[in-house]
Amino acid sequence: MATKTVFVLFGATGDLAKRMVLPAFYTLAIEGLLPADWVLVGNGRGDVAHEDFRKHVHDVLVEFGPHPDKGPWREFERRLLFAGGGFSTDSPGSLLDVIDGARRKLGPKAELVHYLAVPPQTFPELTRALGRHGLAEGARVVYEKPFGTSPRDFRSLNRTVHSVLDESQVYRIDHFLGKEATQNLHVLRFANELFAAMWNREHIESVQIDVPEDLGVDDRAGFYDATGAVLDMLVTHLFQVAAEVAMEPPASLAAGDLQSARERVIRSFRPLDPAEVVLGQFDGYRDIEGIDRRSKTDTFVAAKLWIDNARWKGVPFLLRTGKRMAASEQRVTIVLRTPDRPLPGLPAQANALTFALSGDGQIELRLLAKKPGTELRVEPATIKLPLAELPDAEPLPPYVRLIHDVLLGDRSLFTRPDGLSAAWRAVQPVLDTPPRLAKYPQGSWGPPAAKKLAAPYRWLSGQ
Ligand SMILES: NC(=O)C1=CN([C@@H]2O[C@H](COP(=O)(O)OP(=O)(O)OC[C@H]3O[C@@H](n4cnc5c(N)ncnc54)[C@H](OP(=O)(O)O)[C@@H]3O)[C@@H](O)[C@H]2O)C=CC1
Ligand SMILES: O=C1O[C@H](COP(=O)(O)O)[C@@H](O)[C@H](O)[C@H]1O
Repeated sequence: MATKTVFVLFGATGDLAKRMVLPAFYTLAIEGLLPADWVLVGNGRGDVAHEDFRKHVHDVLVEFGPHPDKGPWREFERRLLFAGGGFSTDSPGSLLDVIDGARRKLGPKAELVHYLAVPPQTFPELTRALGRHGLAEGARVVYEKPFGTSPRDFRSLNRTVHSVLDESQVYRIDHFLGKEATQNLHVLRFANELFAAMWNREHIESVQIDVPEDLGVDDRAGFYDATGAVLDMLVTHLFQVAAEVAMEPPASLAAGDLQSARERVIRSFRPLDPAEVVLGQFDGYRDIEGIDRRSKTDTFVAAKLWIDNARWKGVPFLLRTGKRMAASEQRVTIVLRTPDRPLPGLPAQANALTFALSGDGQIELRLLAKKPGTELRVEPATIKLPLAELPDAEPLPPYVRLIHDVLLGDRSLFTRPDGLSAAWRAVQPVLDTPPRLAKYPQGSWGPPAAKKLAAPYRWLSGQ
């Protein structure tokens, strides 16, 4: 890790910055995981005084934690600056001046890390502006997801990025890859022969990646209405998690090997059939302030994904996510086949390995076993392994882990253009010919068609 770093946070007063990035930065400070000397420069189109930005960060930490009093707030706040007036090829606003000031303090060799916590439509212009104003050389640049807003836009953005930056400078973040339980998809599997040996179509009947959310979109209506569930969650988080499940064994778990294995399997994702996709919009969505009254944006998507390779032939990957649903969960379930002999009549979908991704993460193994007693009765029972309870566990929230990886220069949990290109190819049919948008009541499990989509299986959460 460089000892001196100027961290530039574009979109510093936005939703992601307040919920995730600024709290992650403060957690890194508390844990002693930041470079020895650093400055964080917030950027935005408005003019915000340094003092007001510090107050904003303080308020954010009070609301989202860690509370300022839990760490070195006084020392932390004096390293926070704000550069207003936006940043574009035509005008750098006050960013160059503020960075010059930071470099005078830290020394000219301080490393630059840019974090683009802004809507994806703004990535190309900000990238060109980094090049134009001399802020790209030697810098690391973190792009939020989605990287692009359509397959064509992805290709264009990728060209722009590579005209300014070398691929080794680029960190495309997908925070689901930074979750502790997601990392166990490759670690548990490859560390235990029990799972390594059964990780194929012979033993696995189906896979579910289910991320219902009870929250809505009120705080980020503009962003969400221009994005929708397919781009916000499906082609991004759910596909990356599917790739984590489906990857072939990497040569090692070193950064390049792991990244390659995950990205490579996405090429085997069969383009989605719109007849196997359900799109929904919750009742009342169009009444939200900032949402188009005639919006056709999807707030729910369920899809059946097929992976065309020898390991997964015929195994459906059922993916589902939506806003304002009945519950908030993030569950990846590997459903095992039910032996057809010698015990007849066993319940379906009863043997399953689940990775619960939210919070610190949990692994669950649901097994059929003999119920103690005189009769031969088989019952499902669940063994739960909360990851935080492993000896000496120090679970890191995903943004903390991933920002730390950026500072270290470790790209293993970041996405690559070859994988993203394949992901966009797989989702293209749905963007070209979207299925009819079905309404669903708030607090439900989405449109009824999603239930039919799962048949002959059933969604393991909710219904
Ligand atoms: N919010 C979340 O929970 C998550 C968000 N993300 C990703 O993070 C990124 C940002 O999302 P989020 O923070 O929610 O979005 P916001 O709508 O809050 O936008 C963030 C900031 O971007 C700036 N901005 C907005 N529109 C423009 C524009 N047209 N030109 C230049 N700047 C603009 C604004 O700053 P200013 O007005 O100061 O210029 C705004 O505060 C997205 O790519 C999203 O996918 C990823 C994971 C979770
Ligand atoms: O990227 C996003 O992720 C969140 C869910 O993330 P988590 O922190 O709860 O794991 C989702 O709500 C949001 O719409 C999306 O942009």
